Amino acid sequence: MAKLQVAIDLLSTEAALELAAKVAPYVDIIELGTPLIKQEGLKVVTAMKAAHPDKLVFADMKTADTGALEAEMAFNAGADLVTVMGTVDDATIKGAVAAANKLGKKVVVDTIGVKNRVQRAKEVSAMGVAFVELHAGLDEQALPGYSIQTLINEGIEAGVPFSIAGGVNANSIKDVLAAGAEVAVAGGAIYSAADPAKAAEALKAAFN
Ligand SMILES: O=C(CO)[C@H](O)[C@H](O)COP(=O)(O)O
Repeated sequence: MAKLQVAIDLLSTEAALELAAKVAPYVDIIELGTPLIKQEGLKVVTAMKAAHPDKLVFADMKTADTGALEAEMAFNAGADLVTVMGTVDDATIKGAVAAANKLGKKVVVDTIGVKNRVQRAKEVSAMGVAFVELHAGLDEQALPGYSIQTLINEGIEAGVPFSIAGGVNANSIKDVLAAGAEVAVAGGAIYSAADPAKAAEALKAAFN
């Protein structure tokens, strides 16, 4: 069964915990966004896991070097999943995977900035990552002509376990799931909604 991941791109632990409390009944994975971790440090990961021990906590580390070290730091803080950038040296990804295997946790590769996402998704999947996040970041989404359909098509083509992040919302979630995504990641569609719980509930309803 596919999972719904809420990406919390807010900037304080208090705001993140408040949002998570509202949407937890409808999501499977709680992501602490990169800006949030940079602002608050890994203590936000610890606080979130303590508040929601039944959920998978995803630390969007976007690691670019010292893969084993950064993954271990996040795992020891309470993360179940961490991200490593797909653009970096294979050694960084393999280091993070080794740390994950040692601690019984998982690594996700983020494809922001990857030129050929389909090819890189296949390469990194062979390195033991849990899945590949086919991702257009917030800056890329703001460019003229951006369409999430590109990511959806690439997921189908790649033929490896993938998630999709980059503007998942009520209009696109059915297509994301129909493409076979293991995880649909929604940030702004939930945290910017007037009623985040209702927005998360509506997204989750698409999984039935
Ligand atoms: O990792 C991120 C940005 O780098 C976001 O959390 C991710 O893109 C999901 O948010 P949204 O649904 O608002 O695009």
